[in-house]
Amino acid sequence: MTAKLIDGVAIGKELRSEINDGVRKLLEKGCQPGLAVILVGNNPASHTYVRNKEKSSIEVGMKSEVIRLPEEVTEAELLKQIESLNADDTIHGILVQLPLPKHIDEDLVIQAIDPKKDVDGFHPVNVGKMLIGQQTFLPCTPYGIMELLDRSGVDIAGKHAVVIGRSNIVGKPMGQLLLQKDATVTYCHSKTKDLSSITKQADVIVAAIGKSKFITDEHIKEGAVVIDVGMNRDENGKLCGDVDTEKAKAVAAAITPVPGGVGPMTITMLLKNTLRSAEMAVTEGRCSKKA
Ligand SMILES: Nc1nc2c(c(=O)[nH]1)N[C@@H](CN(C=O)c1ccc(C(=O)N[C@@H](CCC(=O)O)C(=O)O)cc1)CN2
Ligand SMILES: [Mg+2]
Repeated sequence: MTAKLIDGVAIGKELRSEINDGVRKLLEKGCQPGLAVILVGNNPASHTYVRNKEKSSIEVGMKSEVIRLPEEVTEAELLKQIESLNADDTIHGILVQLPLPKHIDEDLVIQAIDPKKDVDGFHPVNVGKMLIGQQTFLPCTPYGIMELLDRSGVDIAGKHAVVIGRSNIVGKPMGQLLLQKDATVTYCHSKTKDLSSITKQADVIVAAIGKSKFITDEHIKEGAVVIDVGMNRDENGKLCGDVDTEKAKAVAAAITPVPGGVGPMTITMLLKNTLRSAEMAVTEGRCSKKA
């Protein structure tokens, strides 16, 4: 078997065109969706992601505001920035790029964002709503994976999905979203014993481990769908995932590549959440005239 590649760039493009349609409808009503991104410090990867978020939001017609703060910024100054964005009616989505420097309490910062503008879906109020199946902002990476599966015709109901990884932003919400689509979900993590005996039972594997090419054909059942969330550098400094794609392709039915799979969907879903936030603001009369 040679696995079909699930193309996150193409699916993302299709979705961004739909988002652009939604933005145009809001512009006709006098509201331009606005996304504010706060970036603290000098992490080069974070700078790249934030530039991409800025560029992508402008491309779909949104207002983009990027606030770059120095590494030494105090927690109090950062919280003040968030407060001001919470009160700004031209901003519908607020995102603080992670990771933050060690002296800043990430949880405190996330909790300072108005849940109605938390387009990352990280605020405990939104995490709680997601858990009980209420409409809310879903965290962008797992939300993007659900879209990839849906738009690739992968039916989840009744399937055994194995999620490897238990981070708050990927692994944990991923399992919950799969459960809501009636999958039977197993979580695996760094303390799991005999990992391959569990992953070999999976119809769908989501690998979010953070170890280069860790998942091979030895872990995969013939015909499984493999979603690779990893973003690592291999021995030659080349970007690679948590899955050894070449080996996995021989047994999997479908697989996401790295790059070009899950990654591009993360920013796409951020735009979708921001659009939704602006739509709600219009309904509730909270959107200022076009910025
Ligand atoms: N506040 C947040 N911080 C972080 C998040 C997040 O969702 N919200 N996620 C990651 C980083 N991230 C977005 O912020 C992100 C990572 C990767 C990609 C992506 O498109 N990757 C490409 C490859 C890019 C490359 O060549 O380096 C791909 O996989 O094709 C987008 C967004 C941590 N922080
Ligand atoms: Mg910290």
